[in-house]
Amino acid sequence: MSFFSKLRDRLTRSSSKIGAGLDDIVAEGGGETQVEAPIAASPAVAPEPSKPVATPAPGIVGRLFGRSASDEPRRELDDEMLEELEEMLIQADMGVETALRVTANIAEGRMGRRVSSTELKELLADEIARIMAPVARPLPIFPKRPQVVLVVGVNGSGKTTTIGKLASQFRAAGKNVVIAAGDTFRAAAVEQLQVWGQRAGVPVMTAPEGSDPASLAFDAMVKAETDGAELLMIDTAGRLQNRQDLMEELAKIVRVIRKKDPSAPHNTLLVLDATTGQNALSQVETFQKLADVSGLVMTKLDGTARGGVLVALADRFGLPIHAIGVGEQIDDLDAFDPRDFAKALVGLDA
Ligand SMILES: Nc1nc2c(ncn2[C@@H]2O[C@H](COP(=O)(O)OP(=O)(O)OP(=O)(O)O)[C@@H](O)[C@H]2O)c(=O)[nH]1
Repeated sequence: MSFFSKLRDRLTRSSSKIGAGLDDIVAEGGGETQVEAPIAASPAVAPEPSKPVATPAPGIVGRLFGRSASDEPRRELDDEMLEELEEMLIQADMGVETALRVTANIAEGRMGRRVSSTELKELLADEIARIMAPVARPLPIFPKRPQVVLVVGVNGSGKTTTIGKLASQFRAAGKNVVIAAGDTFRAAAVEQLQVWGQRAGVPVMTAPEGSDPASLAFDAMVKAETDGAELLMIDTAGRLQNRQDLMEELAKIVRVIRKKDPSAPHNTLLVLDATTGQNALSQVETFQKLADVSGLVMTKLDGTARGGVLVALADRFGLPIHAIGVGEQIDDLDAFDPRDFAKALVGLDA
């Protein structure tokens, strides 16, 4: 199955919220069917070029009943409709600022036009893809050996799983990868990482239970260097933003890593759980202060109606989004593709 199909199938809770929300908005306005040329509406003076809306392909219902997209119910784009659109986007965790801007861009040059739900989905997908395009960047690979990737996040956000999945992909790409089990306080966490190491075919370095995670990180760097590893991925214990002691511990790990290599960690990945919705924004703020976050991975986009938060994150922080997770299996993580994500999020087919 292609990753887009997987994304499309598993993002359904978010996409049905947004997709069905758009259908409802159009239907609520009376939504009478009326044949009208679809809006090829580029605003007279567009701030940035946005893709003109081409005649959308008929949906499955349209194909079955021979109804073309231009026969779809339409609603006049007015202030009331825009308010409903804003409200729906906020409900979908896109955040107030982002929702307002997206809505304003959709409205630009199109007020008074009659739009169908499919057209609205296309317009929204275009806006989302435009916001997301600059942040869609795979994990950068540096010539430095070992490249140190520190993985941080709150409890249960999916750090260990993400490390396992990434390690497997880098291994498959021929990289010499080592994992360090930095959650030295939880034996179960170390065991879980070892299972992922086995699946990925990557060695996992551990330290005695209860030992200082910063010294494990240092030792792991020495060993990775001696062994000629190209990539060292360091797992860390999950920590809530309000636990000052644990946040200090993280800052110490970073300081000790820098003693060994001032240019390290070369990447600090913050793993975020999509189901936490708007809380992800405050997690980014806190971790950024302590650990100089260089990129994000968003997990658990399957099974949540809060996938819109990724748009808010991209819009607010502009941090690279390296990958997204849509399941618990080793191949349920892939590079972030803004166009695919935008289409899946609003419920459009490829
Ligand atoms: N559905 C789904 N579950 C996921 C995904 N990523 C991780 N999980 C699950 O989330 C749970 C927590 O994942 P972990 O990788 O253990 O999270 P962690 O951040 O290492 O946890 P701590 O070490 O306790 O902080 C596990 O049950 C994973 O299988 C995902 O993309 N989708």
